[in-house]
Amino acid sequence: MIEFKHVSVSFKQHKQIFEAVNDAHFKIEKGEIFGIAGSSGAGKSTLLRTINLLQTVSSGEILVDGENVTNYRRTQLRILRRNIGMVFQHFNLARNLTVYQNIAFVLKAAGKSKVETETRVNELLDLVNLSGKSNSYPANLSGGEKQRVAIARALANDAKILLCDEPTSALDLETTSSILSLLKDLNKKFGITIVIITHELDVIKSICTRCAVMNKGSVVEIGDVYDIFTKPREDFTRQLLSHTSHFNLPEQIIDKMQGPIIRLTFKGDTANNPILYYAANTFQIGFNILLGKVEYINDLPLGILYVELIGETEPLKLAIEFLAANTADLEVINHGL
Ligand SMILES: Nc1ncnc2c1ncn2[C@@H]1O[C@H](COP(=O)(O)OP(=O)(O)OP(=O)(O)O)[C@@H](O)[C@H]1O
Repeated sequence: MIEFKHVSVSFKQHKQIFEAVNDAHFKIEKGEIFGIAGSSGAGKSTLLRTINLLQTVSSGEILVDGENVTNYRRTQLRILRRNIGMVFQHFNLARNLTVYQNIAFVLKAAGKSKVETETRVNELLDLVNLSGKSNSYPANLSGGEKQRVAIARALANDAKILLCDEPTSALDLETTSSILSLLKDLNKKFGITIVIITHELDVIKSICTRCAVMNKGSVVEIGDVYDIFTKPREDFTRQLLSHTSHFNLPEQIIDKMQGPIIRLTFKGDTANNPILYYAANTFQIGFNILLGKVEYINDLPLGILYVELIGETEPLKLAIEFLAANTADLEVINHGL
């Protein structure tokens, strides 16, 4: 378990003190995949780097498995960092070393014998599906392969925690998905705790169980990914989700429609009920679906539909009331009543 206890980090910028992380106070449970989202400069990297003390804290404490590591030095720090692997957006592989040597390097540094090193490197290459690339140099690998090497290296000394700093931001969609499946598999197989910071909310949606949202150094919201994506509590989270979801109706479509336009959100068990059909039948109205999707977050459905309603004013009002009561959320985009 990782625990932030009132953690703040300040930097001196142009003779002024700037607080990059402000009073972070929460826990990441053992074995979970935890995401940290937020806009650029929110303090995500700084907070992540406090876990393995790449970043010292200005105040507060970091506890790993119940032990206060905040003031660790030398030997203790070396052991801590062996247990906490880290991967980065740009992989950080040594260019002059082969895949094998990149991984063997950290094992040798931890005092492993030649035989132990060889066995472990081969085991790791197998794990990340790169057995045939042992003698390749990073320059001859694809982005996804480089990140696989970086993940193998991060786990070489049986790390129990893996910190991922924008691990897929330099990768295309297909490679992103294969790296995320690998991380999910590693979490499942070995119970590794994974902390992942990203500005790509799809990454959080596809592999994290819980997440924190940061804005200007503060953790503004924290909870289950499904809850945060379906019912954000904070305005900042709502804005972040709508700016990055790219799922809005174009203005010119809204202007063109005659009847009221509503945005319906369906979630959980009710997402599969034909509510719109019931409303149309009961209140004798028509509907015109303008935009819609159903996605699955942690295997739970989240549906969003933009619909134009067609009919007389009174039945439309009743239908809107009915839909509001029977869906997770209803927003009237354009009244038209
Ligand atoms: N070593 C440093 N010295 C001074 N300021 C720093 C230092 N490291 C980070 N900062 C500042 O702290 C703030 C938070 O930076 P951080 O990299 O943690 O944000 P982030 O949320 O990870 O953003 P991004 O997604 O753009 O990387 C930024 O304003 C940054 O300029």
